[in-house]
Amino acid sequence: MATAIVELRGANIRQGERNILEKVDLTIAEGEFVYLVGKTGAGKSSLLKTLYAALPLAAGSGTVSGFHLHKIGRRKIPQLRRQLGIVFQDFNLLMDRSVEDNLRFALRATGWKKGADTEKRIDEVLTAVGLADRRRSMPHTLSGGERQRVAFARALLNKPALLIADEVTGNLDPETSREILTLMRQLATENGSAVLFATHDYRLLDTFQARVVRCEAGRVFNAEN
Ligand SMILES: Nc1ncnc2c1ncn2[C@@H]1O[C@H](COP(=O)(O)OP(=O)(O)OP(=O)(O)O)[C@@H](O)[C@H]1O
Repeated sequence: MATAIVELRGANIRQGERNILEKVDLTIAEGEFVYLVGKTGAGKSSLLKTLYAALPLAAGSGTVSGFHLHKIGRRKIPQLRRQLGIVFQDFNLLMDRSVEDNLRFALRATGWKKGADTEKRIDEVLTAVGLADRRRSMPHTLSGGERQRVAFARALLNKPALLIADEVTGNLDPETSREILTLMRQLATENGSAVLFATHDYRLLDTFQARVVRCEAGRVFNAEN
């Protein structure tokens, strides 16, 4: 059996005083692609936040990329996040900076120094997402799908062990959504990254076969596609 990149056991997840998910057991193997589905408000984002240590575990235990979530200290959280690529619905690009400056900013924030390595890595990720020719463009001149590709390129910069995609196709049309999903799986496979792809759009699940995990009524279920 492959090594697990994510392992939650009996995890309880709370937002303020509210229990959002209880007794969550979830295992994701290295390099595995998993769909996380559930209606709006079912707790998908809360589960993802727990994995990148933005929400504490209320009970149970969990590890992500070897970090123990139940006892992770503040100083360790940036180290955990360097192992992850996180992409959101609203792209979170710096709108007053060009595509390459958005990527440089992310590299600096994760410890890369100025230099040829930085520029080479920017070229590599932009080529991978098909946007090498938009390197100097400003985000507002890009379509929604292109912005999401830039956000995805940024998530790939540090060759993450796990990509966390939170409703990344929520602002995109169906065709572009499938393109982004397919690209995400292709590049994750090449990179050896696992992916947890959260969506409320069940229609996306027939894009390709992968394990489906469902959030419903405060619980997490493994389901067949
Ligand atoms: N900061 C917060 N404080 C209190 N409750 C919250 C907070 N954030 C989310 N919630 C509640 O937690 C529940 C789960 O929300 P969550 O965002 O995890 O669901 P979701 O499945 O990701 O939905 P969506 O697809 O709309 O993002 C919701 O009832 C929401 O109102």
